[in-house]
Amino acid sequence: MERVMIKNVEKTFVSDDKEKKSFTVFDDISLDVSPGEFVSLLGPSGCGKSTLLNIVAGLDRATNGEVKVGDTNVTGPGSDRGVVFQEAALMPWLNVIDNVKFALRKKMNKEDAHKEAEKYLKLVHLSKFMDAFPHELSGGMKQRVAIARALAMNPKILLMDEPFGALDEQTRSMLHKEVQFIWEETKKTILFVTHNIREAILLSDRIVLMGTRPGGIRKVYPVDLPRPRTPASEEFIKLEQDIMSILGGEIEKVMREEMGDDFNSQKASLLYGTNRNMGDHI
Ligand SMILES: Nc1ncnc2c1ncn2[C@@H]1O[C@H](COP(=O)(O)OP(=O)(O)OP(=O)(O)O)[C@@H](O)[C@H]1O
Repeated sequence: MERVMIKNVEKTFVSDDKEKKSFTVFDDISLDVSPGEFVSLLGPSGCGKSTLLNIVAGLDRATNGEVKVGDTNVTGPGSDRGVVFQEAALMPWLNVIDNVKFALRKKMNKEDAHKEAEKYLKLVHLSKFMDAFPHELSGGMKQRVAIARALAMNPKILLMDEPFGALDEQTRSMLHKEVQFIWEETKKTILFVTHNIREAILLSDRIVLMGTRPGGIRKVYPVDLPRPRTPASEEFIKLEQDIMSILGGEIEKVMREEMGDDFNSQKASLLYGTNRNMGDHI
């Protein structure tokens, strides 16, 4: 468990060509994530959720500001932070347990690596599939291997970038239960990127709603509902509607700019996709 401190962070991309055009994604983001807290970043496409997560992961550098994990400044990737992306990116020539062990090869001897890999594959309920190869697994199983691989490094922070974004609804729902179980078992601090309001409410202690143009944090919602949460409960629906009232406006802003006149004719279907997965088609 460790705290993440994001202070006055700006990210400006500068194009590689002669023109050197600059584009500021956000110019002043500050956010503290407490040890053991589960925080989701929610916002329209392009608002900079992944950019912020990558900066915390050390995969990208902030233009200004600072990020700390505990007392240590983030200057690059490190084993204190495990990252899970939308695609599991497993090595196809290695079986499940070897994929997890591969991450551990520099950290411990083979025997210990085997034990650790087994332990985490058990935690994600994949004990029976340790010898299977990636092509034999479903999308949900591959993501569980990716989660086990990240956890096996025993990071203090787990950073998850739309880890269930490419999965069908039933698998996603199963993995929501799994990730809650893992979070309760391991007490990791989790920063989680999602498009999906329902997913954010189901899982988070706090939801950070981001917007674009100008990019930044619009509002932070504490989620004080008891777990396990039920989307049918009155409080759940109320929070969902509150968030949607602001997020809907943010998405509309992005789409109006991107689509111009075409936007009005397609507004309803574009804004509200299935299962409140707002604006993920853009
Ligand atoms: N390497 C890069 N160079 C230039 N611009 C970039 C780069 N990476 C991201 N961007 C721009 O920064 C903005 C934020 O992108 P980012 O992927 O962080 O958004 P996001 O909120 O995660 O979006 P999505 O939900 O669609 O994944 C976008 O406008 C994107 O085009």
